[in-house]
Amino acid sequence: MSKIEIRELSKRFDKGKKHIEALQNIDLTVSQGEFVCILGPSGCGKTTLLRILANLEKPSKGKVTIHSKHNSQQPIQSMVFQENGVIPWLTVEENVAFGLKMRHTPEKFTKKQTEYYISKVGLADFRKLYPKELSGGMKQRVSIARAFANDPEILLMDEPFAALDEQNKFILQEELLNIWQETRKTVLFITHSIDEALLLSDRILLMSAQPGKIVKDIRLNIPRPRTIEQVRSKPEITRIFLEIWEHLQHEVKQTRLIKTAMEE
Ligand SMILES: Nc1ncnc2c1ncn2[C@@H]1O[C@H](COP(=O)(O)OP(=O)(O)OP(=O)(O)O)[C@@H](O)[C@H]1O
Repeated sequence: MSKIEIRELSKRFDKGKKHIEALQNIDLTVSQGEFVCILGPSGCGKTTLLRILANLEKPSKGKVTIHSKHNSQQPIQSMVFQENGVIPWLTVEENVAFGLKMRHTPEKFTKKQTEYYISKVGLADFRKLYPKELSGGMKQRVSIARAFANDPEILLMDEPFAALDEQNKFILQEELLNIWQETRKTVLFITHSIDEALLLSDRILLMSAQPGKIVKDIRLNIPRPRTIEQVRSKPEITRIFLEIWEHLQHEVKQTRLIKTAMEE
């Protein structure tokens, strides 16, 4: 069953006489429950694509459909950002409950859902703390707990672990996978890390340099649960790693050429 359908999507930003062709003719179908990672050089339009799916930006051309359940009371999407996704004046539990409260879900349900996801991300003892009292990793845990507690149709994650140290990153990746395996949400996840994409996803979409197009769609048939050791050592995974690495090298060079040409 398809959850997201994108047809001939293009996005152009106009700035006076100049314009930026951020996305060009994106065609994509994502199935219900798929975990999809998007990789591509800086500026290729990854965030723009997510923002269009989150309805924060309008396409210049084309159509985006998110198939939601009939008469669903669920929100369509929740977004997790790289940083600053938590509300500073709310405690951990108030942050996690925020989306549910905005939707006026019954108090009992809000409490149960909030408690459940707070403990899932290991923050049970920190529920009364404010963001300024939390580490970067803890703040990202709050964002993840809030996104899942909100029970959206799809989850949009924009480099959620990019600002974390390696140890924290591994722990949060594992926690995310645990929750995802339980909920089977459809996830679109932007990353710059090939390892992260190989560890998390069912499918990796590679984007070209600007204007952003999807140039490769790699389906991973690697059994789960996966470990970083497997990702780093299995020959079939190393082959995919190299394929992605070569593609990114090429596209990053293209990006540099475009930049130089624009500056001249
Ligand atoms: N609101 C906007 N107005 C004008 N240009 C924009 C706007 N948003 C994005 N852009 C431009 O669109 C292009 C794509 O940006 P986007 O942030 O989607 O790229 P990205 O692939 O997410 O980059 P990165 O990996 O560096 O986060 C960039 O050239 C950017 O400058």
